[in-house]
Amino acid sequence: MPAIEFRDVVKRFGDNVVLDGLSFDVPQGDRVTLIGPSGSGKTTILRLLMTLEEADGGLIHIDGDPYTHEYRGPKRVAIPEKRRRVVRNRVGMVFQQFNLFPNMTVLENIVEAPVHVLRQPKDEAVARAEQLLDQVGLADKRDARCTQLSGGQQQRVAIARALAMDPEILLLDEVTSALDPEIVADVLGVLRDVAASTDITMLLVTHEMQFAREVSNRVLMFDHGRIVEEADPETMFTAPRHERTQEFLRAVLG
Ligand SMILES: Nc1ncnc2c1ncn2[C@@H]1O[C@H](COP(=O)(O)OP(=O)(O)OP(=O)(O)O)[C@@H](O)[C@H]1O
Repeated sequence: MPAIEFRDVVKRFGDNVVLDGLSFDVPQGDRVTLIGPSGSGKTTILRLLMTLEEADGGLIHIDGDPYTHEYRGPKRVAIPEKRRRVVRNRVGMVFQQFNLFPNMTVLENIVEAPVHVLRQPKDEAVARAEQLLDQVGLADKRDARCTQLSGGQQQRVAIARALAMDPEILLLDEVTSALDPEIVADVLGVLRDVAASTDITMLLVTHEMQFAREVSNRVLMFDHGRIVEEADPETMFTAPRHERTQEFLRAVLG
């Protein structure tokens, strides 16, 4: 059963049809990179998976469970919020702009959701947070305020925070785009470790083609909300077949 399943998903913003009946599957444990020109719908796909946006048509399934809607006969009906929330807790996301709680310490940021959403005992959540801080190389920043950290450190806290929820699916949206080039490598290194040491299903949007090549096993090239090409990273980045992909990669890779 796929970890993520999109079936004929439609998303519009006003007259702008961003996804026009998009279907694709991500098997459990896969690492899939979404590439494509600006505005092609990559972030919208991740936001639908975080229920930050609502699809106008079609179905999304997580591990076979209907996520936001299901069909009752021919009728597409919303599933109750309570049921949706259970599924949403399996999905974690790291954003380009970190989105940490600025007035909390690093530790408080990480334990917030496990304690308040998953109802984990506080001491258990703290022990796990400390382990994750060690993993992302920030054990000494435990009690710092997030505003005192560099962008790269904040992004590593955001990664630890997402992992603290033990997600089955991790969504990464341009996680290095807001960072200075010299600290991008630290963040990518942490994610490389996560990819190597867990079986979390990952869906990433990135312009870091080298990273995409190292971490993902499949690349989907989008244009106008449609998949124009799908290949393993080696093929996609060295011998793309579709003219639109060739043109896009020439522009991105130079
Ligand atoms: N909240 C919104 N309101 C209106 N239009 C939106 C909204 N979010 C996205 N869009 C539009 O949807 C389209 C797809 O945007 P999306 O951010 O998914 O593209 P993208 O492929 O991730 O682009 P980029 O690489 O620039 O991040 C764009 O035309 C964008 O302007």
